[in-house]
Amino acid sequence: MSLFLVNRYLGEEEDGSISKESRSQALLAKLQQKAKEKQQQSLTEQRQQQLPKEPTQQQRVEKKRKAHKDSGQEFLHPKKKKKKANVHDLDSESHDEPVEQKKKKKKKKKNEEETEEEDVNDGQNPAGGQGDTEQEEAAEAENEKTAAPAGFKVVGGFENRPVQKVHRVLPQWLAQPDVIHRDIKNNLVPISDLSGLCSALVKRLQENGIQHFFPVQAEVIPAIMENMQRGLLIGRGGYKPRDICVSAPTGSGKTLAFVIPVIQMLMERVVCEVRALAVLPTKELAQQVCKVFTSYTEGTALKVVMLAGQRSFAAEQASLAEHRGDRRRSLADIVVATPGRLVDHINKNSGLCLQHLRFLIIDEADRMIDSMHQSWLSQVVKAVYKSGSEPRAMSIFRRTEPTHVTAASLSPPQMPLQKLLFSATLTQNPEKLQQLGLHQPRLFSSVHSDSTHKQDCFHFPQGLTEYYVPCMLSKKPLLLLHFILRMKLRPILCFTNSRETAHRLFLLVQLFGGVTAAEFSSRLSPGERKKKLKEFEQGKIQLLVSTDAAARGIDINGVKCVVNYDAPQYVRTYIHRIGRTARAGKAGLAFTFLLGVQEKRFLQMVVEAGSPGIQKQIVKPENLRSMEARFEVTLQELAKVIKHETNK
Ligand SMILES: Nc1ncnc2c1ncn2[C@@H]1O[C@H](COP(=O)(O)OP(=O)(O)OP(=O)(O)O)[C@@H](O)[C@H]1O
Repeated sequence: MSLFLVNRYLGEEEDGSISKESRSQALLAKLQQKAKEKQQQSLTEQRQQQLPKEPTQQQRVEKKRKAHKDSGQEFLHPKKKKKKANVHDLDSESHDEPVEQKKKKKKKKKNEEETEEEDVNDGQNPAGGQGDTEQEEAAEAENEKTAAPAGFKVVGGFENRPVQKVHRVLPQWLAQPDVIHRDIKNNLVPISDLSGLCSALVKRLQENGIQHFFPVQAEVIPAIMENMQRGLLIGRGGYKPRDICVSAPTGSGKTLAFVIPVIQMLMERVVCEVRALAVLPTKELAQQVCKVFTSYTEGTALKVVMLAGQRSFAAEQASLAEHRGDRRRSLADIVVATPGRLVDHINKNSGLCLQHLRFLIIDEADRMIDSMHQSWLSQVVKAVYKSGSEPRAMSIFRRTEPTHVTAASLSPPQMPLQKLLFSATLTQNPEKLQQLGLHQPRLFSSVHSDSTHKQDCFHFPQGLTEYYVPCMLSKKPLLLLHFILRMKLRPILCFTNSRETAHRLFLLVQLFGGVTAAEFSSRLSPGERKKKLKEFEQGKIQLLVSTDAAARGIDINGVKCVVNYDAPQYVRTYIHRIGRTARAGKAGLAFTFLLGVQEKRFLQMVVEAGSPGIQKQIVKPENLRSMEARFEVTLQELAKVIKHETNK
């Protein structure tokens, strides 16, 4: 039983005597009739709108006469109509019968019309009738042109017009960056030219073999240090310092561009507190950056701590702070972390205090933005503005999250938090950058992008030469062997799209013999991966088959050649992979194996990304022939090894 009675509309002539079924049928018929009437009405209205102003009677007669006189016109017109009818036949098959009838009627009417016209000549025909027929015809013709499939009514009458492409308009700071020279070799700046660096740091640079700064360093180091004249608390002119974004090619020296100024600015600190935090996407990268920080803080009071899960949580916790009674003492000035481990330490109150944080460095920033769903940044910001245990009035360095600017809010000295972003493929998507909550950002970029510049256009290292090698899937391993054994291109860093492919390829090359190979992927423990990278750098390994685990940021000295065994799917992956060679202004080669179906899309992607030119490298089948017999045997051996591994 229903709770509410819902009254339905059953038509005006509701009659209790009629059965429910027949009533609904009658109602349906009525509605259909109404719909038909409405359709006809709107059709007539549409025709009237489409027709030009009704000509006068005299004009109509004149027009007809002209048509008669015009030789051939009389014969052409029906033909044209017939042609039209033929074309339309396809559609009209689905039209209802009335259409055909209508046409016949029309023809008849036309004949009548022609005879009538003779009469009209006398000027005795009243306005209306025949003019309407003409109008109808014109409307019909027009309708035929834009006819929709049978049974559908064209609404709106829109025409197909080419739509103008909407150009992106970037905010000023993205559209007009401070430009960094891409050519490293010709734009070196002697380290003595940069004022503000203490002698200890200069000495350290020299000891590490650095006599000149690379262009990115020469631009970015002074920009970060320009806030140091008045200490850590206030920036230029007494304002909060601007956040800095750097987009420069792979291997252009971005790491030192933040390591040097941060160390220089913290050098004079009195109390040890965490004042710089560098966040990197992987353990390997965190380790690499930590190593650079440690190297340049040697001989100073500054302490660097890494939170990347290389050590146990307790060990990391112990390295952050020590407690004497109820007093806590920080043991870290600079923390280098991966986002996951960092959030762990914040949430578990492990002793990581970020209330004095002055620099937040986000390396591989575009990748870090993509991992923002982990909300690591909001957790860091929350930890930075967390009020301490000291009573508010006691602490002059208390921090509150910036809100409206009032006299009261400006009075206490606040430690500003400055964000420093670095990437070779920094996104220009303002929506993505928005997530970082940047304060009056300043961009340093090697790509000058005017406001209408294409998205995802990057600069490639200058010493890099790119090739693509058209090949068949079954010949890829042979090609790689040809590169190492015949062309003597080694050491090679070879990328695959999955760890399974990396593993099989490594096994295959090892079974084939003649080359020392290793794999690098998540199949290996962090310790093993570290060892492999070291051996590769030392030249003990000639071929390192890797997944994208080694694609970003990893700085391996002396990689002559990168091979994309599997073509990368995204342009950013391509840029980072090939950027493992041609670093620090050196030369390097990058080869990408392409199957026929991949060629077009890949080449288009690379050109759109701003590649200076990728060349075709053909390896003739006869060059591989001598290795084929051995290769077949190796494949059989590989099958056995893999079967054995699977069974294990
Ligand atoms: N001024 C310099 N003089 C000589 N070598 C330098 C200088 N600056 C950096 N390098 C060297 O250049 C190499 C690349 O530097 P770095 O790793 O900082 O590049 P990057 O721009 O961060 O690259 P990626 O985008 O791939 O991470 C390193 O081996 C580094 O030691």
